[in-house]
Amino acid sequence: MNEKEALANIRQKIDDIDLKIQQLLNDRAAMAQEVARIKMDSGEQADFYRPEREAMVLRTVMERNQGPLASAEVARLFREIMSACLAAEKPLQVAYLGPEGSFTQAAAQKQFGGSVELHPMTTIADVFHAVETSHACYGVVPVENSTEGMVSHTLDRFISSPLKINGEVTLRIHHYLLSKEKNLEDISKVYAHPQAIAQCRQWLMEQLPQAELVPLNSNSEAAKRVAAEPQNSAAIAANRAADIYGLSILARNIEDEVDNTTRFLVIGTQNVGPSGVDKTALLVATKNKPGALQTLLKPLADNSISMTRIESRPSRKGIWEYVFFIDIEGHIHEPAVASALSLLENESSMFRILGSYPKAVL
Ligand SMILES: O=C(O)C(=O)C[C@]1(C(=O)O)C=C[C@@H](O)C=C1
Repeated sequence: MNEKEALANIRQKIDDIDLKIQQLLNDRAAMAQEVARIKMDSGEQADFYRPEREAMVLRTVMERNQGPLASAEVARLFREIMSACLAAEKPLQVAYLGPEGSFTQAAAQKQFGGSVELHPMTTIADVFHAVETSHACYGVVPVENSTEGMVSHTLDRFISSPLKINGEVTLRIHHYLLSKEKNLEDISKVYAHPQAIAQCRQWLMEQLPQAELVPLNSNSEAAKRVAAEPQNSAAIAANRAADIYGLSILARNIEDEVDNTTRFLVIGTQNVGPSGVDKTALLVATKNKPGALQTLLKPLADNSISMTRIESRPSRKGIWEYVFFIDIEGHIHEPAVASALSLLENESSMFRILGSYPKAVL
């Protein structure tokens, strides 16, 4: 067989496989529509999006993968298949902290795939508002960065919002210096979100010690500003922003930490079921007496429940001076978690479960 015949032969096999994949994808979508019918018949509010089920499917896909495709690649494909199947059940609107090109948009795409309608919002409060008023089914907001710590706007908004946490997304963050200029020496001003400036501080000090650092609401706004200015300015932003705003990349990966990760939350109105590997977020206030926090946390240790984070914030309500955001491992439906939380509730002056949700898979 010559090369031409060998290629034609294999391509015929690929065509046959594609035909089967396509038939199977449509069979799968028809099953998802069947699931949707059952959900609608169950009355109440039908939750079409099931983050716990999606997490289980993705984990299974990765565990059983034998290659040659990498597990992360196969999971990404299944992420898109489920996104398309969900859209065949019901198109979803997801609000995110914009503008277009923001890291939060990338996080929303990572979590929901390409078949949802994404709506950029100007502020974190606007994202909450869009979901609270049912203009969006879900929202995506940043909550913590591995170098800069908590995003306090997001935590504070939970104090007054009835919304729950329905999922988490983690994203490796790389910062780029974007400009119309071709040389670093020509940069006298750098625009960026304050967190991005903080994450690149060392690099900026070494490479652009003379440049004025100008904080803006978002890195995308910074890129937009640079695109509108005639010369000498640069923006710290994601590489996507270079295409969106027609800028060139002056420097790559300028973040000081090699493992710069941002964690985002999916906010919604749903009570998410257990996926097997879950987290639970709590909002509590302690009684005003000595050792109160220690007493409050004791049931967690007694039940061998890991606390992955605790943050205190001023309550702004006057009744409690401080509230605590506590993340633990496990789901409220797990008996050990349920019994620890009921003891913890007895010890607190305010107690709210912000949500149990699957740990990020991708
Ligand atoms: O299992 C479900 O509940 C479905 O709706 C099906 C499906 C899927 O495609 O596998 C689609 C959307 C949900 O978010 C979870 C899973």
